[in-house]
Amino acid sequence: KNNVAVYYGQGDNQPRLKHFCEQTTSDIINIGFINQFPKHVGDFPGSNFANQCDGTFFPGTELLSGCHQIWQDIPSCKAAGKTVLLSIGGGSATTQSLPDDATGEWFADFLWYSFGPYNSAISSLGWTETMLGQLYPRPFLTSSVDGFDFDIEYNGGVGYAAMINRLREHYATSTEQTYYISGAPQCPIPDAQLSDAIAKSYFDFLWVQFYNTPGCSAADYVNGTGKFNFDEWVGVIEKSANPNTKLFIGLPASKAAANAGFYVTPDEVKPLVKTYMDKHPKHFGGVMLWEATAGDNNVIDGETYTEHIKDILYD
Ligand SMILES: CNC(=N)NC(=O)NC
Repeated sequence: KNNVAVYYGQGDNQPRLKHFCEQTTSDIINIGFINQFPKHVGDFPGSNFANQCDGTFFPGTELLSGCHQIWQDIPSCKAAGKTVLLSIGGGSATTQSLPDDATGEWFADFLWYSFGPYNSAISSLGWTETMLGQLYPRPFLTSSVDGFDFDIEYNGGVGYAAMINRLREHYATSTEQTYYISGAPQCPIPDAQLSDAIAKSYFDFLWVQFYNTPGCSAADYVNGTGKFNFDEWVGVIEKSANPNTKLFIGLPASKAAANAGFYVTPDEVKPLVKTYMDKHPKHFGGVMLWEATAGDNNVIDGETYTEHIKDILYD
């Protein structure tokens, strides 16, 4: 089954998440971002979901506490059969980095207890600063995500393999459901931020950003320039900790959603997607779009860009 993965959370004047839960076009929704990382064990991360929260933070932190529409809508997305992942990093988090593996493992614990399955013994729905060091907050209250996405775009790869391995330890304790790990490397190989984690920890999905970097992009394939390197990414996966990782073609969902020159139209991208879908049936996972609202607003011949991509995957 080929999937459409979309990022949600950073769209201009974006609608609430439910709008996308009600559409059949996307299968995986990455909610972005946890855009500030812990500086040491015990330090809280920070978040940003653009217009979706009410501007309140957990006291003494940069972690948003009033994302009412997100926690109300996640259950409807999951009920509609979508996989909902929480994305860490993002394009604007230029200061993001982890100092060491211990901080990565702390970050994994924090994400699991705060955004994973709700456990009232270890996290509090009404978290206050007096609970620091005792209980974890619940930014999406009792709603839980299906895993975590690593959109690590800056400052190298320290701590991410340890973080992902720690998340896998938490995932193994669940009898309720499967949890996932995904990543969004840039197209040059090796990816400066994620190559170490891809080699040493188990990813389920990798959506390569075949945009914003000249030489290996989808636009290069369309223009006959550079070297679109999906084949080489299959090679990276076959040598990785999970040779069965599903590989997605990441694309901008509108002209404005990427740096100039990297947007390709549905007609332009159709031959590319068909070629690689057929060439790598074992590894091809589908298409990732940056991002949901841009795709929704990019209507071509009466269909959104996201719908066009879904049609290409299924026709
Ligand atoms: C500028 N950074 C981005 N556009 N980032 C992404 O597209 N991440 C999936």
